Amino acid sequence: MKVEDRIIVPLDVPSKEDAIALVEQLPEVSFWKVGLELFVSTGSEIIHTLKHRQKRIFLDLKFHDIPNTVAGATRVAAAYGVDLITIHAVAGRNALKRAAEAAVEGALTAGCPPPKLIGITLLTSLNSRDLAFDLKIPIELPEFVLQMALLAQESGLNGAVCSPMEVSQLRQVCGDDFLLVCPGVRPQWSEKGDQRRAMTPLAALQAGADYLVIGRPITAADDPVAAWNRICEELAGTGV
Ligand SMILES: O=C(O)c1cc(=O)[nH]c(=O)n1[C@@H]1O[C@H](COP(=O)(O)O)[C@@H](O)[C@H]1O
Repeated sequence: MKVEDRIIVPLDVPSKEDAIALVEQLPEVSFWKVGLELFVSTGSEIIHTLKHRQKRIFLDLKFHDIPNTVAGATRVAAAYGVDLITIHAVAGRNALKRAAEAAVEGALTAGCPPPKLIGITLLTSLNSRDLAFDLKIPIELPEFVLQMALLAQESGLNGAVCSPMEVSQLRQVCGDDFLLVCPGVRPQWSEKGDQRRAMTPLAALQAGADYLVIGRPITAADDPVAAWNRICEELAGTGV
């Protein structure tokens, strides 16, 4: 796969019109993420629009609820024929298992390939201080992320979302077939914003990420096309 096809750009915009404008501005982006803001605004309409344009879709609704509710939502989401769906690993083993089964059922009923279900380990906007002092979780951050990834893997999920800082450890422990998706990716020339565990695109891919999620460095740039090209050029010829 070309390195550009491993970059997922989030459509973190409030309307379908804004989303389509971005998709048309960046025709070389093949993989788009639909998250909470856009989905709350447009519902499934945006999914159909992106599919019609032959784009791959990461439906990032970060399910976190009791097993029955999570399974129901995952079944419906899988029937859209999207490529990736997120669920919080802290929803627990039963919720993850039920979601994994529901993803297959939903896709089967709709006659589309099942999505890859990936578990959120620890949001990349949190750091070890947040984990210890606010969430009161008494283990080291890399260990917590690893445990959440293992819980996702044991429960039948296809992969995990982690920051680039944990990706090499997860790759080593979870193996090559476990999909690792990294947000919290920042080129050296961009603002970190609310991301707390960020690394550059090249460092994240070298550490073993399958996919990178890169939003504001591209979408909030004065010239999004130039920012996208700059990221691709920085990766070209590096062997990742
Ligand atoms: O699931 C995600 O995609 C996600 C998980 C996470 O831990 N951190 C995180 O930033 N994200 C998403 O990745 C995107 C990052 O966007 P930027 O910070 O603008 O690059 C946003 O759409 C977030 O919702």
